Amino acid sequence: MLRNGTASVRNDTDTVRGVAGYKWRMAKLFRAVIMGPPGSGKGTISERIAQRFALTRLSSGDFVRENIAANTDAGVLAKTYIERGLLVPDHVMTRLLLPRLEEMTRHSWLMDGFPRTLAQAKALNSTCDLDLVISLNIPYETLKERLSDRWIHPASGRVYNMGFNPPHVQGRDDISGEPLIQHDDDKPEALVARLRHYKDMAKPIIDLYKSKGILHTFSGTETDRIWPYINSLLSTKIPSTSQTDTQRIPMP
Ligand SMILES: Nc1ccn([C@@H]2O[C@H](COP(=O)(O)OP(=O)(O)OP(=O)(O)O)[C@@H](O)[C@H]2O)c(=O)n1
Ligand SMILES: Nc1nc2c(ncn2[C@@H]2O[C@H](COP(=O)(O)OP(=O)(O)O)[C@@H](O)[C@H]2O)c(=O)[nH]1
Repeated sequence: MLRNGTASVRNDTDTVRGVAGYKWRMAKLFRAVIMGPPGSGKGTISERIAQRFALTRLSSGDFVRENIAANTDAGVLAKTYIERGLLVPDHVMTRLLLPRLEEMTRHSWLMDGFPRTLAQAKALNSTCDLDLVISLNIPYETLKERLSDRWIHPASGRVYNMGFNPPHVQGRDDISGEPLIQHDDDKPEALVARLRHYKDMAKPIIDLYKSKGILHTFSGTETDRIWPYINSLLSTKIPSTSQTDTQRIPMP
């Protein structure tokens, strides 16, 4: 159930009465989170899930970048942390993200990059009931190789890998043609600290979702080998009617 004070859409099949006295049946909505260390394939897999199951993909990183670009109060504040290579504090992240989720009462979604701390997980929990959490468990050597080859189009967040999914033109974004960049913190020397930090922060979140019975962990070195398992799990969890967000079915 997404609770936003004024509207409350249950997280299962629900009925509401329209102006003409018709009832509309709201198809079951689906809300999921994908977690994993940097380079584990969260972005790549969420993109596939979003396309295959017609879910809205929400990326907290993209959302932070949009707010920075639009100069919103929270964006300006977030920028001061990101520029120093720090995580944005919980109260700023929740101020950015939760109102966005509250706009999504009628959509099925998959969130990438949030929650990153237990406090964020608790804030999310008080806003909506998640159906499923995907946790990616990828060996360190694999992460190191992938990140040293990761190139990003900063304006859109589109991600490339020179071996796995190279751009059509080397060094250029496929859509805009603009130059691609590499993040300093994708370099191997920054990775060890980032991974340690991820493990420390993720453990209590993973324990929380495990205790709720919604955690599904996938291990491996190749996205293409993990993907069929995720695909078949989601096919059993997402009813076909919710694959296109809320359905409105007139019921006399
Ligand atoms: N819950 C979140 C999500 C994002 N950020 C901030 O926004 C930045 C961009 O987020 P993201 O696009 O998720 O990038 P990465 O940190 O590079 O994540 P990953 O390598 O796992 O894709 C992060 O570095 C961090 O400073 C944050 O503080 N808290
Ligand atoms: N070689 C290889 N690269 C991959 C694979 N899966 C994803 N990548 C690349 O690895 C990098 C990290 O993936 P990304 O989806 O950005 O991970 P995230 O940091 O968890 O969001 C990107 O450059 C991807 O293109 C894979 O199976 N093999």
